[in-house]
Parts: sequence; C-alpha cells; structure tokens
Amino acid sequence: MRFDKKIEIMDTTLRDGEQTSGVSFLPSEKLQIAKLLLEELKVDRIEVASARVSEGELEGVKKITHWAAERGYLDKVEVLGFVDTPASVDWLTEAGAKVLNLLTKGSLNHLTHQLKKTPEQHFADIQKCIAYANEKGIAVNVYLEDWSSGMRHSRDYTLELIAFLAEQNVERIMLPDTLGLLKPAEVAEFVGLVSSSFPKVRFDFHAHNDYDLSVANVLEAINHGVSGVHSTVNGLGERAGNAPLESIVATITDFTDVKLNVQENKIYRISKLVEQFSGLHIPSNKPVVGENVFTQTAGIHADGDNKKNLYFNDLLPERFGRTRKYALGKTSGKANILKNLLELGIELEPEELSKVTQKIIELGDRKERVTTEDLPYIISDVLQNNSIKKDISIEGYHMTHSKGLKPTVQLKLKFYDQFYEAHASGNGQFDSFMLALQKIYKSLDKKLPKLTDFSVSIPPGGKTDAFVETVITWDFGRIIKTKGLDSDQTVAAMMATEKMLNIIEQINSGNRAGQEHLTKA
Ligand SMILES: CC(=O)SCCNC(=O)CCNC(=O)[C@H](O)C(C)(C)COP(=O)(O)OP(=O)(O)OC[C@H]1O[C@@H](n2cnc3c(N)ncnc32)[C@H](O)[C@@H]1OP(=O)(O)O
Repeated sequence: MRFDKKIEIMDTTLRDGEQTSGVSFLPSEKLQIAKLLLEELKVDRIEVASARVSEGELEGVKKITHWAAERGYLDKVEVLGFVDTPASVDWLTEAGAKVLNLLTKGSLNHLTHQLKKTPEQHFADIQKCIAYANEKGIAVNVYLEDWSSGMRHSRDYTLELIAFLAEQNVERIMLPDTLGLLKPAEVAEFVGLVSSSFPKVRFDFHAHNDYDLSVANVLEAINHGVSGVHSTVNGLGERAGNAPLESIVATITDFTDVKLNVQENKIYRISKLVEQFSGLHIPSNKPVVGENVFTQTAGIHADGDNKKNLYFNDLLPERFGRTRKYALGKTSGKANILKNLLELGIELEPEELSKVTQKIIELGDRKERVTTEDLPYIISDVLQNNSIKKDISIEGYHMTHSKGLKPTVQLKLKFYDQFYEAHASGNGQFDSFMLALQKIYKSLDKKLPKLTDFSVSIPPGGKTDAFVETVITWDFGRIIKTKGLDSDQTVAAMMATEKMLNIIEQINSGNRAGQEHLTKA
C-alpha cells in the first residue's frame, strides 16, 4: 500500500540524539544545529530537549526559541516533557517553547512497573497535563513510550490509550519503538492497525536501530499510514541510535512516492557539523555520509565508469553535496589513476602511466594509503627514480629516538656488490644516518657532498598519515637536487640521499643520465 501524501520529518538529534552516551551539546552548538536543520535542510519539525534536565538545557532551549520566534518557527520547535503537572509545562513556559511532546506510557508493563499507576489514574494525569499545557498556550503531541511492546503484549491497554487520546486536544500521537525490537512485518501490522482504526489521528513513527532495522521500519510505517517519522543526524541516539536522517531521506525519496521538504544537498554539511559537535566519528562506510561511500576502489569499476558510468546507482553523490572519488591502492588499475589525474589536470605518457600505476600497487601492498593529493609527489618520485641507475642502495637501517639519549642509526649500505655497515649517533635521526654514511664513505676513500638545503612538504590537507616529500640540495662543486617520498620524514630524506649517491656515482663515471639531474648553480 502506498500513500501519495506528504510525510513530515521530525528530527530529534538535539533530544534523542543527545542521549547518545558521551554526547552533550553546548547551548550555542544546539542553536547552530537547529538553524541548519530548519533553515537549510528544511526538516519539518525539531525536538530540542527534554524538560527539567538542567540549567544548561534551559539556556539552550531559550536560545533556540528566541531565534525561532523571530523567524516564525516556534511551532516547529518541540520539547519532550513528562506527565508531571505542572513541572514540565512550567519548564517549557520559562524556556519560551510552544510545543510539548508529552511522554506517556504506551505499554502496561512500563505503566505498572515504572509509574506504579493504573490506566485510569494515568489517563486522568494525562488529561490534566494536556489541559494545563493548553491553558498556557502550548500545543501537545503525545509519545506512547514502549508502544511496540504494548502492541505485542498489552494491546488492549495500548489501543485504549490511543482511543482516549484521540478524544483529547492533541496534534499528533507518536508511536515509538522505544527498544528497537520490531521487525518490518510487525511495523506494517501494528501501524496498519492503529492508522485504520483511528483514521482521523495523525501518527508519527519513532524508530530505534537495535537490530539495524530502523530504516526498513520507517519505510514500512510510511507505507502503512503514518504522517510523520522521526530521525537523528548520523543516527545518533541511545544504545544503537535512532533512524539516521540521511538514510531515511535517501530511501523515502528513492523507494516511495512521498515528496519530502528536506534539501538533500545540505545533508553532508549538517552531518559533518554534528560529527564535530558530538565528537562521534562517522564510520567511513556509513551510507550517504561516510567518507568512503562514494569512492570506487576497483580498477574494473573505474573502467566501467569511464565507458558509460556502469557502476553508478541512484545514490549519486552530488545529490548530497558530495563527489565521487576513485581510490588509489593495490586494486587500482590505470583507469582509477586516470580519473585522479584528470581531476588534477595532469597528463602522462602511456609508459609513465604504467610506471606510476606499478608504484601505487607496490605502495598498496605495503598497506600505504595513497590519496589524490599524494599523486603529484608519486609521479615526480617515479619519474626521477626511473632515470637513475641503482649502483648504491640502502639495504638496512635501525634507528633509535628516545628521551634523554642521543638518536642513533645502524646502517647497511650496498656499494656495487659489496656490503658495508656503520653505526653513528648525532643530532637527530637524519644527522645520525649521514654520520654513519660518512663513516662508510670514508672507508671507501670517498667524499660526500655538502648538504645546502633541506625542505619538507606534505600534500595540502594537513593529514598526519600523508606522504612526506623531502627535497635536498647537494653541493659537490656542482649542484643537484634529489627528492624522497615516504610516509616517514627521515625515511624520505634517506631515499633522497640514496638517489644523490647514485646520481653522483653516475656523473663521476661519465653516465649522461646522471648529468640530467644537475642544476645550474
Ligand atoms: C523514550 C525516551 O527516550 S524518554 C527520554 C526522557 N528524557 C530523559 O530522561 C531526560 C534525562 N532525564 C533527566 O534529566 C531526569 O531523569 C529527570 C530530570 C527527567 C528526572 O530526574 P529525577 O527527578 O532525578 O528522577 P529519576 O531520573 O531518578 O527517575 C525518573 C522519575 O520519573 C518518573 N517517570 C518516568 N517516566 C515518566 C513519565 N512519562 N511521566 C512522569 N514521570 C515519569 C519515574 O517513575 C521516576 O519517578 P520516581 O522517582 O517517583 O519513581
């Protein structure tokens, strides 16, 4: 069954989302999130707090209601409150809020064991609370807490409560799967039953994700008659969280005929803001907002995309303010690398492209992570290496760096067919390495050039796991510059030094390839 009607999204990141263990938003952060949710993303309503929680919470709600009143959004800002007349309603009044989401007990189990009241007493308390809220100019929606268990185990009570509320001055009845225990088939049955039994009532469905079924359950609830669903950004919420806003927007848009007000292209921005304020990192494979979910890794996929976007589905990244990426690693073929080169505006000859591909595969085998930003460094490294003969190589090293002790390096060098080892300690690891190298060169009756400049750079973006490029300028009467590339700065410098040793060796033996690396002094 499908309903071609409008569905409201009520986002509760600021109330249920904040019930995530360890998450607490500052009042100013709550205001920023509220503004983004209502003004940019354009969700229909937001729930911003539970009543009575704390002074800080009161301050946060006041900030939001003050702003919402100026913008004409007060009826979209909701606060959860309890059946505790007059406390919660008075709290809302002080906070300037105009919509109470009243938490009633939707299962006999919760009513009997937590409130220790009879249904008659509870209904009378609810009636009193609604009347008091209305007297204060506050509209009321009603949560039936633990509604899902109620429908399973105390259905008569739960339906009686709905029938009672249908006669009260309430805007909506909200059906929470408080413990996240429903299967989609049960959502279909329970929502179908209440919406057909009470056709005039507007129902919201509130999913939890304990069995990872929140999104499927939201779709079932929509298909069986609710007029609103609840979400949180990044699926924040107690235990396994609530239905993630980003996923329900994508699935409702693609799998139902329902039209939402939400602006999909703002989803990523708010997801990152909530990630930052909550301190909870978004898993990289989280649908829609995870770092990797629009990244193709396999060479075959990039090839298919080059030919006819063969590996696209309806979840186009641009819908959510994102872009498709092609990862670089051991499963990259040339097609993946071409995609990245295109982005950077770099063109390579076919032979150069093969060499760069080979290098990226090698790095991938060593578990090194390569990004688009690393690519120019890798290209330059591969192309320089390519023209250098390797008569001299660093075969092994052991470096120490400890507090209170001088750094040391044990170095093993291959000079043509012979192996040499030396140990040295200096001012830093690279200095120790150079001193050890000097010892070996001295024993060979050879001199090292003077190091005249040393620069280190990383690709833009400031990642600590980025490749480091070290460029060293050497003076041996003539000037040469060599580069090294590695995720470790000292190793990058050692690689640049190894190149220098080979270039000088080639120049001294009259090899033209070596001459190419000379710089005019
Ligand atoms: C579905 C949900 O996620 S509901 C989320 C509800 N929100 C919150 O719980 C917000 C955070 N909670 C709090 O800050 C506090 O629990 C407060 C301020 C609400 C209450 O604090 P306290 O007065 O210290 O009570 P405490 O937390 O120990 O116990 C809860 C009390 O509320 C009662 N209660 C539980 N549900 C309800 C309800 N729907 N309406 C009224 N009272 C209720 C309990 O019976 C208990 O009362 P008792 O001590 O007389 O037995």
